[in-house]
Amino acid sequence: MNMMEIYFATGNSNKVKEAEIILKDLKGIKIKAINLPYPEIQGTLEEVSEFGVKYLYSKIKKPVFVEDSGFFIEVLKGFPGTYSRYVQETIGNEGILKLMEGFKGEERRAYFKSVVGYCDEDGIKLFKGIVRGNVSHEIRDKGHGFAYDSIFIPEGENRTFAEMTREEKSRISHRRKALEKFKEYIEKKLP
Ligand SMILES: O=c1nc[nH]c2c1ncn2[C@H]1C[C@H](O)[C@@H](COP(=O)(O)OP(=O)(O)OP(=O)(O)O)O1
Ligand SMILES: [Mg+2]
Repeated sequence: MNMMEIYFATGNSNKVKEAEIILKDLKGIKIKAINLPYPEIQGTLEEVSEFGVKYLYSKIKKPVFVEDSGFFIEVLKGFPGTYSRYVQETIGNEGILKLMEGFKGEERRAYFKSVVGYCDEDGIKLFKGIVRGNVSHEIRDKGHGFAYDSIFIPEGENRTFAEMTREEKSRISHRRKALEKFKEYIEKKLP
């Protein structure tokens, strides 16, 4: 059977590794990661994904998806949210923990959100995933994960995402939930 090729446009190799784990048993489809840049407008994750994938499809005219994601802390009114990448590169996890000093228990609730934007000749589709949890009191890392993983403890767990293996994280992550919906949609489209 000839494989349908779908591009995953991202500059983040950690997202690629996790998408490969999550989509490994996708039948009849080959996912090809490409680092094709696209303008990341200021807006919600949905708006960034929709604008980005529309832009890329207009350039390459081939089935393609992007994923915009972020880390949202409730007591900080959703900060860093859509600024997650910039905040990670500036104040980082130490800076976030400083902002969280004095908050305890439920006040440390946070979530990751992922919005996958897919486009082909039939138009654009968005697939979303959220994983809820808490901001840890300290940075806890076992060398796995990336960015905010070392300060996020998912609900029902006592380890941070960065203390889990990539496989364990990818069983419950926001990326898993969004890409599972994408997988279900795309498998239905196959001839
Ligand atoms: O699973 C995750 N574990 C930890 N941190 C995460 C995760 N998922 C997103 N994040 C944070 C870090 C990243 O810097 C930002 C996403 O920003 P975002 O624009 O979607 O990613 P990016 O610029 O690194 O790659 P891309 O080329 O796909 O836009 O949110
Ligand atoms: Mg980005």
